[in-house]
Amino acid sequence: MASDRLFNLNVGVLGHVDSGKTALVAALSTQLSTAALDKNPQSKERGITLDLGFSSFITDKLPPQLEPKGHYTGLQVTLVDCPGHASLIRTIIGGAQIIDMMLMVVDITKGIQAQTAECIVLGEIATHRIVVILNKIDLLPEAKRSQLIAKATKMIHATFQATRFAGCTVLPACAKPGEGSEGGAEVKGMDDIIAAIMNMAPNRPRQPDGPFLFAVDHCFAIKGQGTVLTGTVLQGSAKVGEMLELPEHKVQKKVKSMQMFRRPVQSCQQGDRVGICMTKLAPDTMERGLVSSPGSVPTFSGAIAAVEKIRFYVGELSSKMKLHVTVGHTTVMATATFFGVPDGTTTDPSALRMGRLASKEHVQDFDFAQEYLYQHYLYGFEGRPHDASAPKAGRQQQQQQQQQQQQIDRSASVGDKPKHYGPQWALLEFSQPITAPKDALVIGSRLDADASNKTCRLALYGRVCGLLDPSSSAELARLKIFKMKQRTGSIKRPDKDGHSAVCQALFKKETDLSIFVGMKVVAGCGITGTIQGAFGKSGKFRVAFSEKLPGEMSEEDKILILSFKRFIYDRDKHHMVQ
Ligand SMILES: Nc1nc2c(ncn2[C@@H]2O[C@H](COP(=O)(O)OP(=O)(O)OP(=O)(O)O)[C@@H](O)[C@H]2O)c(=O)[nH]1
Ligand SMILES: [Mg+2]
Repeated sequence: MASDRLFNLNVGVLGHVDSGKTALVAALSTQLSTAALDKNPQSKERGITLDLGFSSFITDKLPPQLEPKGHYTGLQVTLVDCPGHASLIRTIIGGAQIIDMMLMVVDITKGIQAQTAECIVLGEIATHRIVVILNKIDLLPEAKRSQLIAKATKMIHATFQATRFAGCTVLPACAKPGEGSEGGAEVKGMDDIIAAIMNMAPNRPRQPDGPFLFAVDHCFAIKGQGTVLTGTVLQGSAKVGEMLELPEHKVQKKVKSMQMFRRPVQSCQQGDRVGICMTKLAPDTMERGLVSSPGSVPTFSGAIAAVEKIRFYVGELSSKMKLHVTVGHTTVMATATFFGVPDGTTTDPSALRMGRLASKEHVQDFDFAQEYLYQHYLYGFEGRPHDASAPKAGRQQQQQQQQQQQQIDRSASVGDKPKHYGPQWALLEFSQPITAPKDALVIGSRLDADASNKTCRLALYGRVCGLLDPSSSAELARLKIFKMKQRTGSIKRPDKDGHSAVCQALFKKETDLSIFVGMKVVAGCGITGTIQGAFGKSGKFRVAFSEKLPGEMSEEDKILILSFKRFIYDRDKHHMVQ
């Protein structure tokens, strides 16, 4: 391992618009990239950050947890300055996917604002390392400053209690004294912030295994050299002279040279920020995108993702809903169909931990052999209500269902513990093909929602765990997703021995009854029977009952309930309920 290398740490700087993110990045950085600190003319004109800005500072002090391994000679902190403006959420989501940790900037005079909530959600998905910066303390009256800082800190801890970041570090700061500053204001808090970043650095050297995956955030030409792609290595490693692929463009290019920290290097690995120079590549080929080991990043128009509803999202997420789905730096429209495990809930407490699906180890490859229950909705932590698609059961089944639900409620939500649900998935049908790793993180949002209203627009997140082509019915038929169907008929004429009967009103005369032979029916009097086959051509059929029918039967006793699974992507396939 080259010992002259710096450990690169990507620190996202997120927060509500105007909370002071760029000012903080300026106060911390020593090295600025081309687009840093709102250099973009439009940013200057509008006075807001429009795109991700990259800058960095280097310390020769290594965080103690990285010390003895001799891998690194210092730490480079790359600050990813994200926009705050609500309309730029796609860029913020893209930025959130390349960070190791996060500085959440809050304007202490304003407290938690709408985009702060969305940034908390992104933080929960992207990382478990966060420091909250209470900025603009210079605007507080000096006499009450420490008391107001203590109050604001308490409020932050109370808000974060329900999130993955309960008990996180909260630091006061003044990134850029401005008009309205109270007495002798100067930049404050930077050393504490750097110390907090140091002791939150991951405690292990980077893992260079797996196919190479590089998230490009800028692309520019250098005369006489070639085209340079700067970005973050998300996975694996690469070296000079190697052939790499631009999967969105299906082209392969050789790595001519590499630079890190403005110095030539021969290789790079997961976590590094690096500039990769390729020849014969037009600089306008891409602004944002991926570079990978050849053939390792697929293009697909449909995917199965293990998903979770985002707890701050208010409102229903119903199947067939169209969502903006962000994968890496790409956001496209997708239609979502939700489904889950048939028995509905789990008492596994880890199901409660927000953000668990963000780590790959919690997401297994999708099992196409399993049967799954269609869901009208994606359920959140409020627990799984009776799924509207589960048809009204007969009296006996209703009792069974109630007992089962009570048992679930008893086990799953004792006291104020929220009920939790079993794993859930979404079939995502993209409006246009996307190119992304087959285990990519996905974030679904309702970006059509009015950006100015105060609700969180991030609706769900999760990880891709299976690919399929939704335009092919054969591919869709691999998905064993069923709806519980129920039909109600009646006993028309019991046979003399009372063990079988001619029955009616369950099927239309043109129904192919052979699919239903052998299926179970339950009579209103509680006796079960098995469908034997058609009786005549008018839709009547014969049933053999497990025991003798009572001599006298009320109309209710004669009711027949047939429950079965109808597989939504395999129209002519039905299954009897076990
Ligand atoms: N008084 C005071 N003003 C500050 C401080 N930090 C930033 N500002 C001012 O707040 C305004 C917004 O600062 P920015 O750094 O652009 O805020 P931002 O969060 O990057 O804004 P967006 O990127 O557009 O979301 C500017 O006028 C800054 O000068 C501070 O610590 N004290
Ligand atoms: Mg900014």
